[in-house]
Amino acid sequence: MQTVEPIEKSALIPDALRPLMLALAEVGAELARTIQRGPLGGSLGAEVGTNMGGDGQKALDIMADDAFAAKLKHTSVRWYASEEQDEVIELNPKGQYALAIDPLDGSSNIDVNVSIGTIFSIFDAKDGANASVLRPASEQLAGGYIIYGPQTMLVVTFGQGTQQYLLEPDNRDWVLVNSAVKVPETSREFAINASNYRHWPQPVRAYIDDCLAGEEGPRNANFNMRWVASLVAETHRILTRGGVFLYPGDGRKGYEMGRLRMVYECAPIAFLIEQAGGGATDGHDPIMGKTAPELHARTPFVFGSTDKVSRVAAYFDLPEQEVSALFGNRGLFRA
Ligand SMILES: O=P(O)(O)OC[C@H]1O[C@](O)(COP(=O)(O)O)[C@@H](O)[C@@H]1O
Ligand SMILES: [Mg+2]
Ligand SMILES: [Mg+2]
Repeated sequence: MQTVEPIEKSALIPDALRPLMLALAEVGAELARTIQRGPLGGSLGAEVGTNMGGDGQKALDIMADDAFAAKLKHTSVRWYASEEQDEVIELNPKGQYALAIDPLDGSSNIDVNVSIGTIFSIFDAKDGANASVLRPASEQLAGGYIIYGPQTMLVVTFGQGTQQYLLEPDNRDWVLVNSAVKVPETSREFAINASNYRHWPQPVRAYIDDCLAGEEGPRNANFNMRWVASLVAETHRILTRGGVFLYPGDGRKGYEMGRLRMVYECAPIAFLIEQAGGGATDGHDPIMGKTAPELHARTPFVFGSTDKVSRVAAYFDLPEQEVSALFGNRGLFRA
């Protein structure tokens, strides 16, 4: 559905959250301009340190974190839980919301001019910093992302469907362009970092093997593969043309629970994907029913068209020896 309405007037944003959403959108628009100016491989993409999650930090990771924290201090955000901060910090002691954020997602793509983004999640604030964000993903008030790509877009849910706003390049206004995004069911595309094949658990290998076998395999169909290495870009593609994304736990040290973080990556993406009619699990259980044990905790993540996400879960539900047997006889999945 194509409508054009300025974000300030959008009836789809709850009034109580509007100032906070406008603040996020304003910082997003400023960041989009900073990114467009570059230099991407120079001062923006330079390595500057390591965060709590053990990831290298680029200059733009820190700039984005500083920009969001500085702006949100003047809003109703009490607790600010960022990928780039060791702990949840208090911004406005009188604020009634908690905001979890991945200020810059897809850092490895900064220098190569590939889409990157910001992911955010909003809860109502509790008295405790951690208690405000370490809670079931289903308690989120909002989940969304801003993508800095050929177009800058804001995609968000408040629990009543998923909406898309475009940053108009001429007048720099955010306008509503899709009030009810729906994940298409028909795509034959999967996204996974295939360089980790040898480390994957057997159900993931079996699932991908069956996709790769194409028309000659148990799926009787050819599949295409994409891996951008920016979660926001993979999400945007899946919202646009369907498919499935997998970042499973694997055998590498530190990757037992995959790579993606529950609080500020998986929970908000799961929320907006479900609100767009898709599915999101940790392989078997819905992400929306899960609670992170600590701020930077990781979780395996599978999301996309519901039939594909359910199919992955079916591979995980089989006893290990039966998944292994499938390598010899895939008849079970011919249906
Ligand atoms: O390099 P890998 O292992 O394929 O991981 C790619 C994933 O890592 C991420 O870049 C992690 O996010 P950050 O850039 O915010 O750390 C995701 O956007 C992406 O899906
Ligand atoms: Mg990220
Ligand atoms: Mg990040």
